[in-house]
Amino acid sequence: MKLPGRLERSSLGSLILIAAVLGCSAAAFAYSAGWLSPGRLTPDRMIAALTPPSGPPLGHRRNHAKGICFTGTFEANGNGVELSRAKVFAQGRYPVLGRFNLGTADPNAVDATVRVRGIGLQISAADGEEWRMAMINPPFFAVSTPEAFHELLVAAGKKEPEAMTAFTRANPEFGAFAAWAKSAPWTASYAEEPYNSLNSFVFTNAKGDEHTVRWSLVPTAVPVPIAQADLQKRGPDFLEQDITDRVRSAPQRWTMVTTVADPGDPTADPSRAWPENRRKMQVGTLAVQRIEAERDGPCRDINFDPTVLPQGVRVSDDPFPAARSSVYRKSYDLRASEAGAYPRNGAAKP
Ligand code: HEM
Repeated sequence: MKLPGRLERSSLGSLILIAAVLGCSAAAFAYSAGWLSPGRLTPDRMIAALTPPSGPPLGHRRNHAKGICFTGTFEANGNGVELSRAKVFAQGRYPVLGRFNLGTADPNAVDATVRVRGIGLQISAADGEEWRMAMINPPFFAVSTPEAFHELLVAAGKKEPEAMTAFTRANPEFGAFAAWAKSAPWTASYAEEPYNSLNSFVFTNAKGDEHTVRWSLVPTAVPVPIAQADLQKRGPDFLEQDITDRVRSAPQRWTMVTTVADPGDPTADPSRAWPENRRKMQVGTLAVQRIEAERDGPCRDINFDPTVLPQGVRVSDDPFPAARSSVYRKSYDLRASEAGAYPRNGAAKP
């Protein structure tokens, strides 16, 4: 079909413009993926650093590979509306999909050997809008930046002990985390752990007011300290057994508490806790109602990407969520493409 001359010329102009825009976008993607700068931290380099010497956990998450899926509800008490217009803060009950997990790349790890315990969570509003998050039990993160996390993984993977000494000298904030790991009491249950966002996000309410916040899930179950040596006497999967038994007898609950930063608080650095006296607000309760199959249940094909946020919540100046999002996506793509190595309905563990 032949176009009239004027339209043809303007179509050609549009095509050139579209090509230029696409070219710029491709260059921007290439830049953000690190292709144009070999020294840059990329999702591939982060995944390589997470990979144990024995090889990648094919078909599994590249970190927090061992876990157990659940469903439940988030019961909002309505208080959160003051801080954020996210629909799931309006008083009501919202469906939740979640996963308790261990901070390890080994899907067969012995539960008593893994210090960091976590939770992945998705809360859905009635119109399908989703809020995804992934939180852990330490009160602050191990390091200040995604780059330092990469260096930590590299140093921890080296045989020479000097590698960790040099890392700690260059990243002194790691000392506080090492002290937490050594001295914080262990518990025998996912239900007795707090889970903390650590990263900060910005809440916007209906009036447009903005607050930078972090949030935590505080367990209703009373934590019972137990020596790690005693946990080692239990089976390799005692955490899964325990949470399955508890949830079968009654829903397990956590209070969601938001903490608002004061001006000047370190919002971009999750290794620095904010002072205890910051404004806290209880916004609702997580109720875990049903343990679901891990291998072929609803958590298998979800990526608890912390940048999947509802309206009324956005990322802050904290650089972690964007970095995490790119690595989680890479991990998700890998495990989805390796499904054959972790067949659904397989009899073998896990
Ligand atoms: C740059 C820093 C980080 C990197 C590179 C990283 C990497 C990863 C990867 C690759 C996964 C598996 C994703 C998937 O396949 O779905 C994962 C899961 C997870 N991460 Fe991170 N992570 C980082 C920081 C954090 C922080 C700061 C927290 C908590 C505050 C956290 C908590 C979790 C949790 C709870 C999961 C398991 C979620 C699930 O069950 O699917 N991570 N992480």
